[in-house]
Amino acid sequence: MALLSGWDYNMAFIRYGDWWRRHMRAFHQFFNSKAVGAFEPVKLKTRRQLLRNLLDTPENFSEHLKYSVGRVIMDNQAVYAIEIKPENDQFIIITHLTSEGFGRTVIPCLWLVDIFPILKRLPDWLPGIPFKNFAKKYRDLTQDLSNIPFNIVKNRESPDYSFVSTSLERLRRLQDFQFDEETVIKNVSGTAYAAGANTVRNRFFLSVSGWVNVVKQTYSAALQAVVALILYPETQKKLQEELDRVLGDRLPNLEDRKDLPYLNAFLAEVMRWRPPLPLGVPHAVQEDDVYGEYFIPKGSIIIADSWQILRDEKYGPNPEEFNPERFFQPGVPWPTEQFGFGRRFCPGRFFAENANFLFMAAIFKVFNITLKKDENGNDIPVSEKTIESGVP
Ligand code: HEM
Repeated sequence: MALLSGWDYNMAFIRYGDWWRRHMRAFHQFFNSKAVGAFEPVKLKTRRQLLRNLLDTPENFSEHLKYSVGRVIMDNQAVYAIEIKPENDQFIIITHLTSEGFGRTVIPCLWLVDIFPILKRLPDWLPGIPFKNFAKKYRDLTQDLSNIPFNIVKNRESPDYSFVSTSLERLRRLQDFQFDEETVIKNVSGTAYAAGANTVRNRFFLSVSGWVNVVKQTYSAALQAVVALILYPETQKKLQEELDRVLGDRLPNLEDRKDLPYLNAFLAEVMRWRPPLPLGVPHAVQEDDVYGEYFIPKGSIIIADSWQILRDEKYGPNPEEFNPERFFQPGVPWPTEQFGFGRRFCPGRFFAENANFLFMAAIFKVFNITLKKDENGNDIPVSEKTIESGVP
C-alpha cells in the first residue's frame, strides 16, 4: 500500500540490498550521532519561536510543535535551506496532508492488497475498490512532498549549506559517479523530511478530552509527554525541581542532557509507555527461515509487536503505569524497541531524541501544564486511553 500511495522513495519501504545501502550511507553522513550536533543552532532558534507561540496561543500546542520540527528539517544548514512562513506554509501543509495518509498506510494488515499483492493488478476504473481510491488520493501529494523542495534547491543559482545543496555540489565535482546518485540524494532528503514531520504528527488516531484535544487525530512523543504530565502531576513537580536546580534561570542546551537524569528517564518512559509506532514497520522475509520451532516461509509478513515488548518484565513491574523511576532500578535497561530492530533500526533516532530533549525540556522549564477548564471553571478530564487504533 505504501508503494501504491507514492512512498517508493521512503527508505523504510526500500527492500534490503545495494540500493537501500546506498541510501543508508548517505543518510548516516548527515544524521549520525555526531553529525546531528550541527542541527543544534537551528533547533535553538526554532525553540525560541516555539516558546513565544506557546505563550500566545497555548491551545494550539500541537500545531506549534508540528511547525517547529518541520522548520528544523527545512531550514538553513539542514535538509533543504528553505525558509518556512510563520503560518499556512505550503511545505508544512503538505506534510500534514500526507502524514494522514501515511498513518493509515503503515497500519499492518489494514489493506487487503498488502496480504494479496495480486490485487494491485485490478484495473483503476473498477468502482468501489477502497485501496485504489486511497492510493489515488495520496500518490501525487506524497510525490510532491519530495519533488517540490528538492527541485527548488537544485535550481538555485548558488549553493547553500543544506544537505541537498552540498550533496549535489559534491556530485557535480566528481568525475565518476553512478548515474542515479541524484535520485539517492532526493530520496534521502524526502525520507528525512517525511520522517521528521511524521515524528510529530501521530500515525494513529486519538481521542482525548481536555486541552490536548484541540487538534484531534494528532499525537506525538511530545503530545504523549503532555498527557503523562496531566495524568501523573507529581512527575511535573519532579521535572521542574530538577530543571530549576541544574539550570537556574537559563534554558537547557544539549550539553545539559547528561546532568538531567530525571528528564532523560521521563523522555525514555514516554517512548516506552506510548511508542509512536506501536507495531513498528511491517517487514517480509526474503528467504525461508527457522526461528525456534517455527518455520517461516519466504515472503511472510513479520510484524514486531513493540507495544508488548516495551511491556516486558525486564522493564520492571506494572508496565501500564507511567513511572520514569523504573529506569533507576538496578538492571532495568533503557528502552530501544520503539525505534525498531536489527539492521532496519531507526537511523533518525539521534535527531529525534535531541529535538525532543531541546523542545520538551524548555517547555517544562517555562510552562506549567494543567487541564483545560470548562465554562464553569472545572477541569476537563483527560482519558488515559489516548490511542484508539494501531495498538494490539
Ligand atoms: C520519536 C521519533 C521516531 C521514532 C519512534 C521512530 C521509529 C522508527 C521505527 C520503529 C522504524 C522502523 C524500524 C524497523 O523497521 O525495525 C523507523 C525507521 C526509520 N526512521 Fe525513524 N523514528 C523516529 C524519528 C525519525 C526521524 C526524525 C527520522 C529522520 C530524520 C527517522 C528516519 C527513519 C528512517 C530513514 C527509517 C527507515 C530505516 C530503514 O530503511 O531501515 N526517524 N523509525
